[in-house]
Amino acid sequence: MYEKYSEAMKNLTLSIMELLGLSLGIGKDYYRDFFQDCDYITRCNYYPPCPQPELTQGTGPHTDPVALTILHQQDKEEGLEIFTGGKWQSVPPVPGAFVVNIGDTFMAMTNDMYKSCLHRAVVNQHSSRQSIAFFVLPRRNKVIRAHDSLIGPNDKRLYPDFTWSQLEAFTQKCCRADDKTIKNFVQFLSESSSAE
Ligand SMILES: O=C(O)CCC(=O)C(=O)O
Ligand SMILES: [Fe+2]
Repeated sequence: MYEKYSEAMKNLTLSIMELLGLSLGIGKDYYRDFFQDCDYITRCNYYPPCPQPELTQGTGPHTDPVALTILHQQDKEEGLEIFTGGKWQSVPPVPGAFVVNIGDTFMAMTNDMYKSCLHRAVVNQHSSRQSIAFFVLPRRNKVIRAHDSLIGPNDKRLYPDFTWSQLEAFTQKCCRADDKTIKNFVQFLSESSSAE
């Protein structure tokens, strides 16, 4: 069952990569080829009911450090919120639909043309909630670098070249993933390269 789910999600990932490439004007194959050999992590989230939900967080505010997240939410129970328009807004589950989230790594691959999304999960008093997050990661040693055509004549490259291995190590050893992970990571890279 899990194998079947992963296989279907991998195929979906590559189709989404085609759409992202087309939408950015760099062709359908560019990201598809880049992510053809990518890695995946599946996380099953379970949020029990909580007598005082206002005193806790299901999952605290963060952007996903990965390239892309494809999230399945349990039908009926709300919990996922995104920060947009200056406030937290619920993303209610739509039966049969996934939530697709741009992560920090993909944001860097577009030089911020596409932004990673600040989100959190809240809990409630009455019912438990489950979600399945399918995280898409570039192969560990592949260089993350925005395509030349996404850097306009007056634009700067906002990120140094990096690999998923480096970002993963940073999130695991230096800080928890939150809303400042990628900024802190870029700072960390520039400090380590100037110390060399
Ligand atoms: O449970 C949710 O809706 C969100 C989970 C999440 O953000 C994550 O696993 O990274
Ligand atoms: Fe997340």
